[in-house]
Amino acid sequence: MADLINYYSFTKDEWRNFYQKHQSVPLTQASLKQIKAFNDEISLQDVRDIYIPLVHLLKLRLKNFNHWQDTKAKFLHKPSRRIPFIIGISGSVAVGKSTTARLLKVLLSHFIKDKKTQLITTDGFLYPNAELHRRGIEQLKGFPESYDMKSLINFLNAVKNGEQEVKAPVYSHQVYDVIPNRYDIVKQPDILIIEGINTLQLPSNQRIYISDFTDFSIYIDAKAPLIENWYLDRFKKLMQTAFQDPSNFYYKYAIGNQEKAIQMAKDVWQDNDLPNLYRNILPTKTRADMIIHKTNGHRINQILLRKY
Ligand SMILES: Nc1ncnc2c1ncn2[C@@H]1O[C@H](COP(=O)(O)OP(=O)(O)OP(=O)(O)O)[C@@H](O)[C@H]1O
Ligand SMILES: CC(C)(CO)[C@@H](O)C(=O)NCCC(=O)O
Repeated sequence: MADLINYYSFTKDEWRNFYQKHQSVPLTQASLKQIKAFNDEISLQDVRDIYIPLVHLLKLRLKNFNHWQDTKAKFLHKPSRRIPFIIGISGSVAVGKSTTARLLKVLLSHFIKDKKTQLITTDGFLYPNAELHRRGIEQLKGFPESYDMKSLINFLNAVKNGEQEVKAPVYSHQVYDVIPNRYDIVKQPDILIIEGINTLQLPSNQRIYISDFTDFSIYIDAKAPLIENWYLDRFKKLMQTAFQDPSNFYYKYAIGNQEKAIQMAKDVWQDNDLPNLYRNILPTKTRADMIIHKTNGHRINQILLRKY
């Protein structure tokens, strides 16, 4: 594809051979357990073939990054300081960004033991539902205008500046809103993973981009009909877990007519998340350092890595 001319493309077999198994410390039972705890459907074959080589590539990139920060500090006669390395993960709603981000966090902690990794999602920087309503854009949740980009940029700037504690607001899928007065606290990590549909987007009203703060970016890609299936599967799972909790956003669907509920989810996908993918997310794919392409069952079948 012409728009991918600046990428190397690898099949899974090619990619896994870049980092031979015998070079790698095997995953411990504890790490495997951690992975299975948040998603027992993750393919461990993909973990071995794709993610472990990726983590080793990231380790090299991190070493290089830290070396360059030291060199720059010396040149500028400034004291050297630890600057967090930020990994951005982007892609459609329900493509698996948060699952990949959590997996990477476990693997980075396993393979780079002396470095602290934290993870946050840009969902927390959505305007609360009441504010979306006030702006008349509640139907556009997830679109660029639904995020408080200024706060997100300030957050990233504070993290990069090495502030001791930086607060990130928290969004809950179960409540379907930002939770007032709840924060994730980012405390001077060596590595911060930030996942969200907008990590590669150009904000319309800001001159600084999120990507100005990320040191490695990953776009997770798949064909839209597959992502729709994953979206609907997740909707069904969210309904199942909502059954006994009237405060859960999905409770009303869980206790009501199931076919109607699923039709409603299909409509949200068609009217909101799919147009958002085509209009605002997919066009950012070719800004990523790496594109991970998934097929049936979330299995990875292609890796693209930026050449220059
Ligand atoms: N590697 C994987 N193997 C198996 N299932 C997966 C994998 N990645 C994601 N899933 C499933 O796909 C669905 C969507 O994944 P996830 O919630 O991580 O997506 P997301 O991109 O973070 O979505 P959103 O943007 O809405 O937060 C979930 O049901 C998740 O369990
Ligand atoms: C929170 C976002 C925007 C992104 O993760 C998404 O999961 C979402 O809720 N989209 C709004 C439409 C929907 O309910 O799918």
